Amino acid sequence: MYYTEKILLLGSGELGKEVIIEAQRLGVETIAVDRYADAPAMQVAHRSYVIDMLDPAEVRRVIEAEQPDLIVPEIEAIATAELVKLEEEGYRVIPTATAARLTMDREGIRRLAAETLGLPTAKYRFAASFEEFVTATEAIGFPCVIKPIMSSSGKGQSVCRSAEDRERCWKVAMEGGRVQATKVIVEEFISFDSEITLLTVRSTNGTLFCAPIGHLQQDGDYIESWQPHTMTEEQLEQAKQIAATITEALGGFGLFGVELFLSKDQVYFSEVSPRPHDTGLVTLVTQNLSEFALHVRAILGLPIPEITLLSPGASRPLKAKQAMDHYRIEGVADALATSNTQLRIFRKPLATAGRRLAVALSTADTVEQARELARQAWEQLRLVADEHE
Ligand SMILES: Nc1ncnc2c1ncn2[C@@H]1O[C@H](COP(=O)(O)OP(=O)(O)OP(=O)(O)O)[C@@H](O)[C@H]1O
Ligand SMILES: NCC(=O)N[C@@H]1O[C@H](COP(=O)([O-])[O-])[C@@H](O)[C@H]1O
Ligand SMILES: [Mg+2]
Repeated sequence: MYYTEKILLLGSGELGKEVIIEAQRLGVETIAVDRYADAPAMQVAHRSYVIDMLDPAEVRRVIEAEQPDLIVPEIEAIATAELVKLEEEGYRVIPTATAARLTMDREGIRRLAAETLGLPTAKYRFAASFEEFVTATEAIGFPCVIKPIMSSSGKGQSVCRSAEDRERCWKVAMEGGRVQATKVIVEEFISFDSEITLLTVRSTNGTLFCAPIGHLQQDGDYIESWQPHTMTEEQLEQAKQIAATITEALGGFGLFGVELFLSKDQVYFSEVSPRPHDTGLVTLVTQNLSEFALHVRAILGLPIPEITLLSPGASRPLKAKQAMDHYRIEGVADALATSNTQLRIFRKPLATAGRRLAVALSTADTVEQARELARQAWEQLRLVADEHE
């Protein structure tokens, strides 16, 4: 039955903006919350709040004031322990408060995947001090990948290549997460052939999969994605099996982005977002229902009769190279002169180094052609510091 009237998004970036647009298309009242004003989703929501989302009292205050039917986490860095309490008091958290809590913390989700569910992952250790970190790198060996346990989009992540490199990597992790870091994961470096996101939807229809999305990452953040990604039937079966297992364990309704590494004889689980995934922006142009439309249908308990890939496609994000208080994006008309290409410009108020500010989306008869079109469009875009605003 369809009766939800109000959703509250915790996190209001470019992914949340598309979720809000889809929710509004179904007549839902939308509230956007984030740590800064004029965040992308706030620009389209009915109302918005700026709070410290890591402060449990502030999260509770906004939720009690708004009494939403659904609380929809959009980012990892939220006071998720408070969401667990709110859920116990009767609020509904998407997909579940426990899923939000486990996935905000690399330790929670990795232990669930590897130790409880027995899924194949890179070897790993956790370290809460430099001394523990030294021991962990000795156990895992070099090269290894270091990440703060609470971070996303590659923040605070580095590859440690030798014992001499350890101090640098420790410093990057301590300073670079979304939250002051206290602990890191040290992971075996997997020399994978390719990596994918398998978007997996838990809905009233059961569990459904989108066609696999291939992507390239630089400094832990995505720089290109495409759909479908070519893989063997066996790899796809293994990928679906892993995705079904982890999403079943997390439970609830919604779309999940299951990140997997593919090598010749193994599919590795890497991590999972219990929400739309950045690499899945490509579905805005490739599918009958985008990942955002699918998330909204699933969380509202609405049916999803089928997910159809309408065309191969690709996405290429525009990322800032340096911080700029005021900026503008030039070359939009030239980019849009590319055939079968669209842009999404997020209108984030500030640029910081590495921040994603827009994305080019293209379709074509083949993935290769779509990647080429997205690249052409993206090459036309220029970020310019704007002194006069
Ligand atoms: N153990 C590993 N071996 C090899 N490469 C890795 C490993 N862990 C991470 N990477 C690379 O770094 C990328 C980002 O890692 P991860 O997804 O863990 O970071 P993240 O900060 O959560 O990023 P996002 O929030 O964008 O998903 C991966 O997609 C992969 O390309
Ligand atoms: N990999 C996760 C991801 O892409 N999340 C997206 O980025 C936003 C934060 O961006 P910001 O750091 O530029 O504010 C989040 O709000 C979400 O939309
Ligand atoms: Mg990731």
